[in-house]
Amino acid sequence: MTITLEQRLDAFRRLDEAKLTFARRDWFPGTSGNLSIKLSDEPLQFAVTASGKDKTKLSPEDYLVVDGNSQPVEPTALKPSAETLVHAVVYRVIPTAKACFHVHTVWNNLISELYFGQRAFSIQGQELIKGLGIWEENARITVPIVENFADIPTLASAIEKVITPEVPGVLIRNHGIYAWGDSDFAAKRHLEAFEFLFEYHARWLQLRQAAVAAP
Ligand SMILES: CSC[C@@H](O)[C@@H](O)C(=O)COP(=O)(O)O
Ligand SMILES: [Zn+2]
Repeated sequence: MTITLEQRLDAFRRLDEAKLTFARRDWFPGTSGNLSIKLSDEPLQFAVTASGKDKTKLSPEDYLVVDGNSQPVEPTALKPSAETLVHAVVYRVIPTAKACFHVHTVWNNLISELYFGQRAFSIQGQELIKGLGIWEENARITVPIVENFADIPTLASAIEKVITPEVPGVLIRNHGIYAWGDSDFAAKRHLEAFEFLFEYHARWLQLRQAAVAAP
């Protein structure tokens, strides 16, 4: 399938929007993070952030279009995100995913380390769980956590084994989160809901500890 220039520019514009929103929250420290929007399924093609860029800025060289093997679909000097393969795995395992966002935050790193022993973080009875598209009363969600393998194919394969359509995200230990959705709006909502839940839980543990320690 040929992606038109209009489709490509539209995806780049929407990536700009998501990127600036997350940048305002300081979710891209030290050039970390990567974002993608799917353009076609058969064959898989998606627009993805170029590697190593300052994601708090906009430039004409921020994005490129790649295929399911993380290869640029046309000649370019830009290098796709080092973690492009993770996006490809998300799109393959969750066919309804149309956008996939990755950020490093202190809260997602703390939760990923604290619960790595269980390889999952669970939380129940929080209103923001509805932000993940889960509406049942007193719902409990479980977010899988994988080891932070430096080898990206190994990391992608670990992610492939644990992600499910029920919970639109996965934590990487002491690294960050990947969240996706069936639109860029949904992927953003999911990412924000996850980050709220992580921060809430980490702060709750701190407060509870302080209350127990108080005379
Ligand atoms: C600069 S630390 C972060 C990187 O190692 C990586 O995890 C990351 O999120 C950004 O890599 P990138 O290749 O720019 O997409
Ligand atoms: Zn990363």
